Formats: sequence, structure tokens, C-alpha cells
Amino acid sequence: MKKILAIHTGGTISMSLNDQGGVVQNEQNPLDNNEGLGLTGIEVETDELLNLPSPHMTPSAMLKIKNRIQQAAAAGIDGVVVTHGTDTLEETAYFLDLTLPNTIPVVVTGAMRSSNEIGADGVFNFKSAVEVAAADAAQNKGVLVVFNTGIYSARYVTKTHTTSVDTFKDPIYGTLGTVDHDQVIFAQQLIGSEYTEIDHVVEGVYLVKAYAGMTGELFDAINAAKPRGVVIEAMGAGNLPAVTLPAVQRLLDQQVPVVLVSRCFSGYAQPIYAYPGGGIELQSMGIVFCEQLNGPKARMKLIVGLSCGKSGRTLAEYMANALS
Ligand SMILES: NC(=O)C[C@H](N)C(=O)O
Repeated sequence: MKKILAIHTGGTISMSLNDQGGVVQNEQNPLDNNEGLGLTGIEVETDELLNLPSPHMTPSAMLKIKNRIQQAAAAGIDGVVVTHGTDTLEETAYFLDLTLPNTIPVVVTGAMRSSNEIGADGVFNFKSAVEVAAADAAQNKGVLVVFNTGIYSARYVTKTHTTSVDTFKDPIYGTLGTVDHDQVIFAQQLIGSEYTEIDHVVEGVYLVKAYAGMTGELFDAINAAKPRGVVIEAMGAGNLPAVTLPAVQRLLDQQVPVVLVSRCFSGYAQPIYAYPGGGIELQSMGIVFCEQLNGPKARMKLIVGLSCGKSGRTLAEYMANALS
């Protein structure tokens, strides 16, 4: 018998549609009763740790989830499922991936339709996630996201659609595997994993998206707030309007780490272009290219790196290497 801990944190998976047509939090989580799920050889324990719509999720709440998982792992649990709202699911999943030592399977899931809507996907996703968490093949794969039969790496998975049940995708590498009709099948191995121990999380790490016609004002406003770090979702392969550069330089002059990713849905940020504001100039200024992560995930990584005390060159290397 495998023992799986289900840590519920809120989100649509634990919500219902009310008479006015709005989706609201439930007093009682519909997933608390696991009878009828048809799980064989798996015992599920439940912890209602949080009840947050995921736009209310914070890095300190993520730390609380991480600590609860480590406590359960130390007490001998075989695997953990975290249920979570989908809006920020990818951030929590990647935070856990970076801060947990990868000793037991940890699987994050959620739902796009609330528990009493027609075609509700929560119970199916939950059952699938429990099956993956209990599977021997899920060992050493880092934190996983299971959604709509897909198994994804927390490092790359992202929410791609506002309402579709097939919303979670890995735009670069696709799925790691599938789970369907009680069968858990992995088709790819995880290449390396990162683990950084932290006991607190820093605040003041900002994320800014570049746009056509952007000027330096947003960067100066962030600078005035005394930031700990800034992630820029730059254009294309990693370029910015040249007029923003003096303001970005003012951040760098204050020793604020500035990390660059691409605002593109897929691909890598790389210093390719040599025109003013092009990636080559940005890199020579000291902006760190974080090749493979999207903006919200790069921000999570920067928070984790700063929270464990990295700075200067060590922090830059940590951010530049997707698998350091
Ligand atoms: N499908 C969902 O869970 C979306 C919801 N707004 C949340 O993230 O809490």
C-alpha cells in the first residue's frame, strides 16, 4: 500500500459555481472524500493547508507548502499531490522544484472547471495526480504537473489557455509522459535537477514585460522602490528598445541583478543581435540571460537564488544555467 499526502491549497479544483453564476470557494473541499476514486493499492491522507484562489498565492505561502512536504517526506510518506489554482500553478510548481531535494514524487494539479460544473475536470486530474505520485517511475523526475492526461516538468510547463481543460503545455519539450485509465507512462527522462535550500523568501523581485514604444519610466519606478532584483521579458531572442537602456543601466549601477528572458511563448533568450538595444549590448551591460525559463519562472528562480544568499557572479551563474 502506497501512502500519498494530498495537500490542498485552493483554486477552482476546490470551488463551486454559485446560483449567481460566479465561481466561489467552498467551505468543504469536494476532494476530501476519496471514496469512489477507484484507487487501488493507494491510501490518501488529506491536509487542507490553504484555501487560496491562486492569484492570492505568494512566495511565503509556497514556502509553507514546501515545508509541509519536507515534513511529510521525513515522516515516511511515499508521494505528495498538491492541488492548486491554475493561474499561478506553474510558479508554485517550479518553486517547489527548485527548493525540494527530489526524494519523493511531488505532483501539482488543479482544475479548469469547478466541482459542480458540467464536465468538471478536478476529480479526474486529482486521481491522475495521485496515480503519478504513487508510481515508481515518477521517482527522480523533479516536481511534476499532471493535467488532462499529460505529465509535465514543473520547470517548463505553462498555462496556455484561459478556460480550456487542455491548458497546461510545455512549449519547448512537450510532455514527459501520460496518465490515462490508471496507466502511468513516462516517455522522457529528466536531465538533471536543481536543489537550493532556503528557509525564507526575499521580497521586492519584479517582473516587467517589454513592449513596442517602451521607455525607461517603469524601470525608474522600480528602481525607486529599492528592488532586490528585476526580470525583464524582452522581445524576441532577447532585445529591448534602445531608449530603455539608460534606465536599465541605473538599476545595474545600484547593484540590482537584472535578468532577461524572452516574452515569446517558446524558444530561448540569447544574445544574437548587435543593433542598439540588441541582446549583445544587453549582455555586455551585465544583464543576465536566463535562456529557457519564462518570466514568472525566472522570477521564482531569482527569488530562490537571492533567498539562499547568492549574489554577484554566483547569482548570475545560477540564473544563466537552466540546470545549475
Ligand atoms: N482554474 C483555476 O484554478 C483558476 C483560478 N482563478 C485560480 O487560479 O485559483
